[in-house]
Amino acid sequence: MTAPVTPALLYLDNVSVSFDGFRALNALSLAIDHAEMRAIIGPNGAGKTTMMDVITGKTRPNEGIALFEGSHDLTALDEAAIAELGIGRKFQTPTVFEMHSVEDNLLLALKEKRSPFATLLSRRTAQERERVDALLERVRLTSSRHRKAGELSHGQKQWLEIGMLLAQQPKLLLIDEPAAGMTDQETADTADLLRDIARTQSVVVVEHDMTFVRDLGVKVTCLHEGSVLAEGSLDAVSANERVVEVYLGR
Ligand SMILES: Nc1ncnc2c1ncn2[C@@H]1O[C@H](COP(=O)(O)OP(=O)(O)OP(=O)(O)O)[C@@H](O)[C@H]1O
Repeated sequence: MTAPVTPALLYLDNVSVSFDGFRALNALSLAIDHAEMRAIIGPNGAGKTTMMDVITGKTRPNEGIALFEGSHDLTALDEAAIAELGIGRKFQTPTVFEMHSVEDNLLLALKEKRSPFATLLSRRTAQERERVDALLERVRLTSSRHRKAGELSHGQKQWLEIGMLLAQQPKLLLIDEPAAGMTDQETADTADLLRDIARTQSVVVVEHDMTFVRDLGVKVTCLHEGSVLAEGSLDAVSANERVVEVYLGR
């Protein structure tokens, strides 16, 4: 492999994506460290979703380098292979199994190669029970473990889905607008949860809610027209005239 060596967990360099001549990503470069959480902000159409699509193999870039762990060329792998490498994605709308209990949802998501049918019918191993207990604790749903997922609040469903993602033990989590539709308390709790996750795993979170981004207290990247417009602390990025012009000041 001729790829440059990088210590970053995720390394994007000069990535461009065109749709019928329109550049959704335009020479985008970005690096995420191990156990780093990064907030991605930017106006509608800035390329945030397209960037996530490139990282997960849903969209192939026309140009550029996308490396995971310094050696895996994400542009040459399909979505399943990228998920297997340890990149997990959570979309904005939660997709939990509403008719199943909270703990069964987590059990179904565990990485062990068992069919969902076998998982629900067969005895759980002690190890699986332990893992589900730990996940419930982590996503603050221990007291709701026997409730049907469909009965949870919107915020709790988001946490359950984050728990299902964690069950896959990803090295990098991509999370799209987790705070959308949440109460203020749920928003603050979600920031707490993501900070906790980022102690061991890397997290890239796309978000428009600036209160939430402030709560995260991490480095912020502002995208605009498919490239990085500004990067740094939220205070520094918020003070950037171009960021105010194209995004915050609207
Ligand atoms: N499959 C596609 N075909 C054509 N154009 C596309 C396609 N996907 C995205 N685009 C365009 O690329 C640009 C970037 O879109 P993208 O969804 O990545 O932005 P975004 O930053 O995620 O925006 P939002 O905050 O609204 O979700 C937009 O102008 C969009 O219309």
